[in-house]
Amino acid sequence: MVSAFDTLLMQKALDAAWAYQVLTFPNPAVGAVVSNDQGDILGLAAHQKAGSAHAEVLAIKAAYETLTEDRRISDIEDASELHTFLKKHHTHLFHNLSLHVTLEPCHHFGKTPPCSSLIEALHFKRIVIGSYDESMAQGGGAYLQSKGMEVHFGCLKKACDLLLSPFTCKEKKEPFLFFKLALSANGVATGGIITSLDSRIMVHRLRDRCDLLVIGGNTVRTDRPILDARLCEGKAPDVLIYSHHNDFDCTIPLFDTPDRCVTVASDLNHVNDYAMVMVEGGQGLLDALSNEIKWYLIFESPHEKEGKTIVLPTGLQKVFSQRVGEDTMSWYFKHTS
Ligand SMILES: NC(=O)C1=CN([C@@H]2O[C@H](COP(=O)(O)OP(=O)(O)OC[C@H]3O[C@@H](n4cnc5c(N)ncnc54)[C@H](OP(=O)(O)O)[C@@H]3O)[C@@H](O)[C@H]2O)C=CC1
Ligand SMILES: Nc1c(N[C@@H]2O[C@H](COP(=O)(O)O)[C@@H](O)[C@H]2O)[nH]c(=O)[nH]c1=O
Repeated sequence: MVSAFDTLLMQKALDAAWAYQVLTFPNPAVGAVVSNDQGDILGLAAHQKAGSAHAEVLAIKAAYETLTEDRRISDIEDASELHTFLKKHHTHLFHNLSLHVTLEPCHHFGKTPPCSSLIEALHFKRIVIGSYDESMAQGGGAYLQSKGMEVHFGCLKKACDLLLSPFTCKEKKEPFLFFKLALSANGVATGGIITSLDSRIMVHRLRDRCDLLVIGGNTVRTDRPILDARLCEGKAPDVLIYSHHNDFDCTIPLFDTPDRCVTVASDLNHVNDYAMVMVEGGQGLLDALSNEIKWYLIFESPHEKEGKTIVLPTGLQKVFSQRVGEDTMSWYFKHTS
C-alpha cells in the first residue's frame, strides 16, 4: 500500500530532482529520500551529473551523516567509493528505514555500480518507487522483491514519468525539445539583458548539456549572439537558425565559436539528428513552434522592463519552480487536448 505520506515523501524527491532537470543528461533526473517510521527525513538528494553518484546513494550518504558521527564519508564523492564504504560500515542502520525514489533503482554496472546491490546490502524496510526503468538498467525493483524486500511501484507515477521525459525521449531516440525564455516581472522578453547573472549561468549550464540550440532568424540579426556556455566554461552546442533566409552576416559571433556546426533551415528536420535541444527565441519563435514544443523553461526577473508583454502558449501547467539568485525558474508542460 502506498499512503498519503508516501506521496508527500515522493514529492520531496521529485522537487529535489527537478532542480537538476536536463543538467543530468544523458542520465535521467532522479530524486531520493531516506526516512524513518516517524516520518523524519534523514537524507534527501538528487542525481546531479551523468557519471556521478546516483540519487539513492547521495540520499543514503546524507542519512548516514545524519545518523552517525562518522565523518569519514563526508569527503567521499566517487560513486564506487561510496558504495564500498556504505556496504562496509552501514552497521544495520538502514533496516528500519524507507527509501523513496522517483525512478526504479538501477540494476546494472554503468559508470557507477548498481544501486540495487547497495540497497540490498543495507536491507531497507521499504522501497517506494515512482517510475519503472525501461532502459538497459531496468530490473532493480523486481530484484529487490526477489530478495524478500517490500517494494512498491507507481507512487506519483504520472509526475515521475513527466520528470523522466528527456530520458524517455533519449531511449526512444527522439529529441527532447524545450523552449527557454527570460522574462521581466511584467512579461517583457526583449531589450537586452533581463535576468540576473545567476540565471544566465544556469542557462549556460543548460547549453553545455544540449547538443543543439535553435534560434530564430530575427534574434540572430537583432542580438548578434554568441550562444556558447562561457559563463560555466562549458561546451557550445551546435546551432540551428530557423529562418526563411540564408544570408546571415558571418561576422555574428555565433559563427565564430570553435567546434560548432551552424545550420540555417526553414524547417526543423535537422532537430532529429540531436538528443537534447534548447530553443531560445522571442514572440515570433514562440508562436511559430508552439505546436512542436511541449516543455517551457521560464526565468522570471523581479524587475519590470519597458516593452511588449509576451503572450505565452495556452495550456501551460507549472510542474516545478525554484529561486535562482533573485529570479524564479519554472518548468511548464503544455497539455494538448
Ligand atoms: N528573453 C529571451 O529569453 C529571449 C529574447 N529574445 C528577444 O526576442 C526578440 C526577437 O524575437 P522575435 O522577433 O520573435 O524573433 P525570433 O528570432 O525569436 O523568431 C522569429 C523568427 O523566426 C523565424 N521564423 C518564424 N517562423 C518561421 C517559419 N515558419 N519558417 C522559417 N523561419 C521562421 C523568422 O526568421 P527570419 O525573419 O530570418 O525568416 C522570424 O523572424 C529579440 O529582441 C531578442 O532579443 C530572443 C531570444 C530569447
Ligand atoms: N536577454 C537574456 C537572454 N537572451 C538570450 O540569450 C541570447 C544571447 O546569448 P549570448 O550571446 O550567448 O550572451 C539572446 O540572443 C537570447 O537568446 N537569456 C537569458 O537567460 N537572460 C536574459 O536576460
